[in-house]
Amino acid sequence: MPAPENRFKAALSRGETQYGCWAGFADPYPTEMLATAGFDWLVIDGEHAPNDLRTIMAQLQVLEGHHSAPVVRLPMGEAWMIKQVLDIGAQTLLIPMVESAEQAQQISRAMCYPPRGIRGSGAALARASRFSEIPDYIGTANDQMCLLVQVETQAGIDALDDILAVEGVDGVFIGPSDLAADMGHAGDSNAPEVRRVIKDALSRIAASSKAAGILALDHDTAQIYRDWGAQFLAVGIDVVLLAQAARGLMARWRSDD
Ligand SMILES: O=C(O)C(=O)C[C@H](O)[C@@H](O)CO
Repeated sequence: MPAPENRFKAALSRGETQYGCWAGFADPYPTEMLATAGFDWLVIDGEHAPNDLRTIMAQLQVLEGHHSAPVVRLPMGEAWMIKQVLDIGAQTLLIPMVESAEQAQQISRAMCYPPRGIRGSGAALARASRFSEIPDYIGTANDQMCLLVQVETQAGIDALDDILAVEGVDGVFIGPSDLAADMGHAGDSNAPEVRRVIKDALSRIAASSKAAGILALDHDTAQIYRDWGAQFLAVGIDVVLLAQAARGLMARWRSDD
């Protein structure tokens, strides 16, 4: 028996648009609820949400059997962090702040067993191999790994063509907030200069053999990003959805007082 098929990676390679949502509560209960909405992918965010290895694992567990594919975002692309989340069963990783082809290569190598990479061979006791129930796990896991790198600084944009040439990179996600901040427009990813860079980056990625990704919290911007080439498109953040709905509800009742 081989490693489980990574359906998200397969959908990207078929060119299918994948709609996603951020799961930022760092808890399996709301993440399981989000999956019932039918999103194609959900980001289990270890960069800006208070997740640890066990909360990430619990969310991977509740997503099993759902259509929504888990995408685990790590705080950074360190080999030891990558090894740990792959061993608990993550297959798709989103890695922030990638600024060079060398960095992308190192991350890709950390996700693969030798000779392709440097991933440590401890799967016998790991959830990823279903605790050794998958005898061919080590021989087949590399092909199911999906690496999405985040390009979100001017340095990353400058290195984009080199990053796109790296084998093992499946997709490049443009981080609009960080990119805007790095370009001197903190908090304003709609600044014309930032939009120009995002448009150019998304179309260059879409024209390559890799998938282009991005996040937009309003419908119009998400549609524009999709027109510019975004294939894996995050269209919401669960924490923001709840906060907006709760505040709107209360404001409505206050205004009726
Ligand atoms: O720069 C960005 O935009 C991102 O990387 C996505 C954010 O981190 C996301 O958490 C929402 O702010």
